[in-house]
Amino acid sequence: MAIQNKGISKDIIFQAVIDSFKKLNPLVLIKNPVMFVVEVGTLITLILSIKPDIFGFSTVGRGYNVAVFFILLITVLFANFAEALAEGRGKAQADTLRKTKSETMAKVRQKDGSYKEAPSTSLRKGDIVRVDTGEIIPSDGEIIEGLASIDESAITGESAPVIKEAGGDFSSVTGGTRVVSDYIIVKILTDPGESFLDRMISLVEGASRQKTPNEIALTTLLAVLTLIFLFVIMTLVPIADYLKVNLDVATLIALLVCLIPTTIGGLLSAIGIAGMNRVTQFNVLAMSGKAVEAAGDIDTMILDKTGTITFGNRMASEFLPVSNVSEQEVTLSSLKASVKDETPEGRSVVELARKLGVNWDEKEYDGAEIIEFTAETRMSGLTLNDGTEIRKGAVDAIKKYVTVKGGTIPADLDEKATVIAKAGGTPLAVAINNKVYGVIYLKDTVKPGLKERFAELRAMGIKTIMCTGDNPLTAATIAKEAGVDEFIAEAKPEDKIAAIKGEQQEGKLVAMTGDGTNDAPALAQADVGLAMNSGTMAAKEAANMIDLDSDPTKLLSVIAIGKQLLITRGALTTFSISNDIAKYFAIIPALFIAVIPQLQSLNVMGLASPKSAILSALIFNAIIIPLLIPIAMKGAKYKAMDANKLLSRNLLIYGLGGVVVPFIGIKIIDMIVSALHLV
Ligand SMILES: Nc1ncnc2c1ncn2[C@@H]1O[C@H](COP(=O)(O)OP(=O)(O)OP(=O)(O)O)[C@@H](O)[C@H]1O
Ligand SMILES: [K+]
Ligand SMILES: [Mg+2]
Repeated sequence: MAIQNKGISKDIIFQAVIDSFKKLNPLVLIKNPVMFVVEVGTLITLILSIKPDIFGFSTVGRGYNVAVFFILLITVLFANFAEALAEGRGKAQADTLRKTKSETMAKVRQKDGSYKEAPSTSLRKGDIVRVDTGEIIPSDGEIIEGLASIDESAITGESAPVIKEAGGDFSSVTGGTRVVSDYIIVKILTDPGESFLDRMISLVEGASRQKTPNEIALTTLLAVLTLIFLFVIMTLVPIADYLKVNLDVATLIALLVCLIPTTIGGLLSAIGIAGMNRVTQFNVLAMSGKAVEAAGDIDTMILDKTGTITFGNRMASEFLPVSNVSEQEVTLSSLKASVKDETPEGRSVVELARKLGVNWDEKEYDGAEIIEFTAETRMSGLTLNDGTEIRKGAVDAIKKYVTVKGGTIPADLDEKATVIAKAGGTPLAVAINNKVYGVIYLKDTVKPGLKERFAELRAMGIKTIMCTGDNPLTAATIAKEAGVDEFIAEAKPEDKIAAIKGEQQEGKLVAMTGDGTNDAPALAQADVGLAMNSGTMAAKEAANMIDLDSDPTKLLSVIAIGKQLLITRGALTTFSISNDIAKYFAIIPALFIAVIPQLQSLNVMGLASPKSAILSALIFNAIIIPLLIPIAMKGAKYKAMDANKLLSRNLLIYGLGGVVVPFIGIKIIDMIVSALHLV
């Protein structure tokens, strides 16, 4: 697939090494307070390496200072490398996308209706272009005329062409994709540099990456911890003086670096970037890390029916007459109600009537007032010059309409509509003036595999609600077939928002998936709004995630990634802090044992010498960062299970591991260091 990548290449690693040095720039590093402190320590030990007695006394000698300096430098470089590596994957993805962004010529409609060639980069919002078979769509827009199959593999990686057409929820086209049959007239909806592809590139590249509120909170906490440890280290100075133990500046710095949370400080941003990358690998574009994190905490998921749970190409499959209306009459009235209806539903009615052999004269309807479909009225049709009103729409909407006009509702209307609705179809009633002629059977299919995935969501404790403009009976049938927990029928756009707000007011985090323009406000209101790439521009702009494969259950994968991101960050923070506490117990006894023999009972590690203890702890502190990069990048193991169980399991693994691992690690390093007579 287009934006997926094959893991980490040699090029990415090489570039990351270079970037690790570039990131030594203090102006860059200051954003990471923990690592910035390590860098300051690195500079001081560099000075000490050159002039060991600059602070008045030195008992340790140049070699020790140089050793501390190098280990500290490597510590910062390791942390920089983790971040650069995570960024490198995104940059590689962005490069792949950039190749798609070729400059093309566009045929732009002029004032006189003719078309003139112009470079795609000169296109502005509102321009009208014509794209023929084999040509690349020059920029993002909406089809205003025509129907074409389009190869979107440049963006989605999916090679099967998709049908896009004017009027419905499948009218948006993306610059960089190719028309493979027919032609379309497109109204351009973006200005240069703001296209979907542009946004996609800057997203995967991380150019617009901002720290999430969670990350900011954790960074602040780590900075506070760093300050506290700085204070702790300073209080050691008078204690050491009193005990007549010499604590060199290099030793104090080494101690400080061992105690401050360098592990999580070094890996924090890599964890966030890698989480975003993982989402992209599922062919989902997340506009912010915040959205990915929110996905990890979702309680309720609201889905639109048509085009999200179902494929959404609702096609007329039958015309059913009511009372004593003939088949011919219902077919003709359905046709009349649809000749000017540009929605896919409307066109499918015309198509079916044509198949049934009805001929009509387009001129008959010239000058008629077109009543366009809206989600509010749930009707469409025509008002002819002689005042004849032809309408089709949701059964209850037509019933109301006819009743107001003094008509009577045929006794068998409900029965006919019920049969369709019970089969999961959408019944559209047809009326001319105050007489109902029959119902149109719109067929739609539920996407396969939904039931299993919704069951998984249920196991995670997430409630699914289907929200549709369709009637309650159709909604109930589809809800049952798809396996959602609840459904809301006859929902207007504002009802979808109300449903989301209702859940949010109960303190729940809500995700919404949708594809239509009428879903846009709800997508914006939701904490996580996932738009189908097949959907309209409005939906895609309002959402904070876009699924390039237009699969609503993709949210499940995003939720898993979000949870995994939160868990990984929590696990490595736990590990980092318990690690530091363990180091404290490794070093302090070693330092003071000569003057306080009682500390012998605490000196469980029996390290060779104070110097070797310090250096070993410092080396361990550095190499634990690259050792944990794989977990930071891939994410901690995650299984769908109860949140509390997961938490206690992780605390056990990473908390206990964080205490035990440094004892073993430092002891081994100490044995090597002293065996080699390095100090
Ligand atoms: N072209 C049309 N002409 C007349 N009525 C229509 C037309 N298209 C849909 N309807 C009726 O209006 C109702 C609401 O349509 P709307 O598009 O708002 O919701 P939906 O697509 O059915 O549901 P969802 O919100 O799940 O996508 C439909 O259920 C149908 O009864
Ligand atoms: K540390
Ligand atoms: Mg819809």
